[in-house]
Amino acid sequence: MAALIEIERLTKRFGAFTAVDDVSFTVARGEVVGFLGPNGAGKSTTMKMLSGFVTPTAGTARICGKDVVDDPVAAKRSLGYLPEGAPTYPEMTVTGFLDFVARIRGYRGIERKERVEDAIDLTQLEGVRLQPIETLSKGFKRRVGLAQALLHDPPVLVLDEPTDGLDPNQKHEVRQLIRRMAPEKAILISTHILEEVEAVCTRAIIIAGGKVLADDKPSALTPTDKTLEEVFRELTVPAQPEAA
Ligand SMILES: Nc1ncnc2c1ncn2[C@@H]1O[C@H](COP(=O)(O)OP(=O)(O)OP(=O)(O)O)[C@@H](O)[C@H]1O
Repeated sequence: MAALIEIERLTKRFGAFTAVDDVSFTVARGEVVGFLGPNGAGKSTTMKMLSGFVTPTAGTARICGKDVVDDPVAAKRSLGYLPEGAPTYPEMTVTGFLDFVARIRGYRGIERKERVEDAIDLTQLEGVRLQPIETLSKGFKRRVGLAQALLHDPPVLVLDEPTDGLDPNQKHEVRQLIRRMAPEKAILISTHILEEVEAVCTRAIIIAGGKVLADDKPSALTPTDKTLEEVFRELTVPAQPEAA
């Protein structure tokens, strides 16, 4: 099956510093790929390149076959992106913001209304729909971000720490939602929560220092005598120099 996300030798340098170093992987429809790595590993930078917010220094990224640099509008049409942090436009209400996003996505009339309502429904924002975004708790802001990513029902989702700031019940809901959507989409999620990988991901990519260190099914990454946390630490904690 053709991959919906194709990353080939993607590299990002900030001055002399290489944040993402020759990264290649693909994500096919039906896959939920967990993107794991310590702080500063290069996860968000890779996701920002996929979503067109950061220009690659070298290499290519394609969404549904469309190059994110050469054909950004077409690539973005097929992509829902949840950036790290909270949505912008803090003074807008939840409904106002989602309606604005729907308008930018080109929806008009009844379809625009339906898209907004579906997104509110999927992310359970009904109770706060008329509240300005800046007055929401961190978890609700996260869900507004998720709602704008899902609004146009894109085949590809790139979600930067989708459950960050959510309480255990909300985490559960978002994981259920990801699982429900998974068969129809290619989904890349970054997370620091290793049990999340075991709960929702069909594959895990471990990255550190901008380089991919492992890429496999969670079960294949964890031999029977080791947890994913132990494997993660072995791969990403630099070896300590031996005491003299
Ligand atoms: N605009 C920038 N200019 C300079 N350095 C940057 C810039 N953006 C990111 N970096 C650096 O690139 C590296 C990778 O950052 P990135 O945000 O991709 O990591 P991450 O894996 O998402 O980390 P975290 O888990 O903490 O979110 C970090 O060292 C970061 O400081």
